[in-house]
Amino acid sequence: MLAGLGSLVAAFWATLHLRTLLLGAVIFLFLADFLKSRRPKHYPPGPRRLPFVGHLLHLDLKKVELQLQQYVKKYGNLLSLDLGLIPSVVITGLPLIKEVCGHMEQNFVNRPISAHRERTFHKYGLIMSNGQIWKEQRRFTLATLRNFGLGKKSLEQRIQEEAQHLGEAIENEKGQPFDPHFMVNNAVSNIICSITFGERYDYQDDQFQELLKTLDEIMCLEASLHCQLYDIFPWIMKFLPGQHQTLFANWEKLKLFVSRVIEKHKEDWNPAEPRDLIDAYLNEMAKHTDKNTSSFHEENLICCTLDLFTAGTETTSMILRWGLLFVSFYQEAQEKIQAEIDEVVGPWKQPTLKDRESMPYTNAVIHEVLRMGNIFPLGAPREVTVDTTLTGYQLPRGTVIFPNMIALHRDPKEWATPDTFTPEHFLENGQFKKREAFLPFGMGKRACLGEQLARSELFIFFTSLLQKFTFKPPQNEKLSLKARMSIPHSPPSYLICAVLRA
Ligand code: HEM
Repeated sequence: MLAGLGSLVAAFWATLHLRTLLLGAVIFLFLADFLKSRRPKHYPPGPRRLPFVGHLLHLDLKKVELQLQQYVKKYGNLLSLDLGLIPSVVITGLPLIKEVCGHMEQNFVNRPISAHRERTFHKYGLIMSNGQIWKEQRRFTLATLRNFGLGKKSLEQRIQEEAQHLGEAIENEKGQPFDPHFMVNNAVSNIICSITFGERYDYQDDQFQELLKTLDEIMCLEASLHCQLYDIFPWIMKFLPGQHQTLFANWEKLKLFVSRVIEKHKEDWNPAEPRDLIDAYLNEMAKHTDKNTSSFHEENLICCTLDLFTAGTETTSMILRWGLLFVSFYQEAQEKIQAEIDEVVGPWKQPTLKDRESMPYTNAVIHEVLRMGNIFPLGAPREVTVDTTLTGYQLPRGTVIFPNMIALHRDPKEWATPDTFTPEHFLENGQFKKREAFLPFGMGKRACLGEQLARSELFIFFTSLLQKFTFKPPQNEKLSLKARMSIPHSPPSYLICAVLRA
C-alpha cells in the first residue's frame, strides 16, 4: 500500500515537473520573442505582429500587391512588416528608393542571408554574398562577362543563333496550340550556359529539360510557407517533412550538375586559352591557392555558377513569356511591332542590337513588358549595415529592407494608365523615352549584374520571333493575364498558336 502511494506521488511529481518544464520553455520562448521583437522608439509603424511568425501570416501570396497598397495607405512609405523574427521594412516611392540604393547605399549594401539560402550556399555566390567575397566575385564576373562578350563569337551572334533554334522549334508546332514555357527557358538558359559552361543544350535533351523543371520548381518552393517556416525555425523544420525538403533536394540536384561540369572542365583545362567563365575561374583559383585568404575556391565556383545559371535563366525567360502573352492578348501592339520590323529589319535579315535604335515602338513594348511583368515586386532585399536614420525613422543594424517596386511601377502619379499594358508610357513624339520611375533591374552597387545581357537577349529573341510568327490565342479561347504567383511575379501557364508570317 505504502509502495503504491510512493509511486503515485512520484508520478505526480514527474507530471508536475514535466508541466513546469513545458511552462518554463513556453515562457522562455515568448520572452525571447518579446526581447527580439523590441524596436527603437522611432521605428517605422506597421500592423500588429504575431509572436514568432511576425507578419508572415498577414500576407496572402496570391494578393500581396493589394495588401501592400492598403498597408502603405494606412502606415506610410516606411512600413514595418516582419517576415518571421527578422525585422523588415518595406520602402515605397522613388525618393526613398533612390536614398537607399543611391545616396546612402553604403548603409544598405548588404544582403540578408536566410536560413534556407545559407544551408545550400553558405555565405558564397554572387546574389546573397557580402563584403570582400561579394566584391571580388562581382568584379571578376563582370570583367569575364565583358571578355566573353567580346570573344571570338560575340554574345550578339550567340543570341542570334539561339533565336534561330528557338524559331525552328516553334515552327515544328505547325501553328497548333503549344505551351512555350520550357522551350523559351531552354533558349534563354543556353545563352548563360554557353558563357559559363561553354555549351548549349538541345531542346530535346531530356536531362537538361529535367534540370530546367527542377529550377522552375525551386522558384515556386522558395515562396512556400514551409520554406518561410524553415527560415524562422530551422532547428525544428530540418527534422520535419515538407516542401522545404524538396527544395533542398532540388538544389542538391543542380549543385551536382554544376560540379560535374566543373570536373569535366578540369580534365582538358588549358590556362593559356580559357574557353568560358569556368576556365577563367580555374585560372583565378590557380593564382590564389590559399582558401583562407582568397574567395576563389571550388565551393565558391559552384555557388557563383549556380547563381548565374539560375539568375540568367528564370528572369529573362519569365519576361519573354510575359511578352509573348501580352502580344498575343494585344494584337494591335503586335501588328505595330511587326510593321516596325518589316520597315527596319525586313523579312530575311537577322535583327541586330543596332536595329534597336531605329525601333522605338518595339523597344517601348519590351520596357512595358518589364514594367507590367514586374517579376520582382519587392526587388531584392538589402540589409542595414549600421544603425541608420532614414527620413526621421530609426533602422537598427540588421533590419531587412524591401524596395516596393510593384508600387513604383504601378504608381498613378508616374504612369498614365498604371494597370494597363500601354507601350506609349515609353514614347514621346514617336521617340523612345526613358523613365526615371522604371527600375526593373534595381539600382546602385548591387543592381543586376546581367542587365546588359538580359536587354540584348530580350530584344533579339523578341524581334526574331515576331519577324517570323504571329502569336495568337487558340481559337475561341481567351488568354488570362493573371500571374501564376505573386513573388516572383511569374506568368501563368498558357497555350498559344504561332502562325508563320507570309
Ligand atoms: C529580365 C531579366 C532580369 C531582371 C528583371 C533582373 C533583375 C534583377 C534585380 C531586380 C536584381 C537586384 C538588384 C538590386 O538589389 O538592386 C538583380 C540582381 C542580380 N542579377 Fe538580375 N535580372 C535579370 C537578368 C539577369 C541575368 C541574365 C543575369 C545573369 C548574368 C542576372 C544576374 C544577376 C545577379 C548575379 C544579381 C546579383 C547582383 C549583386 O547582388 O551584386 N540577372 N537582378
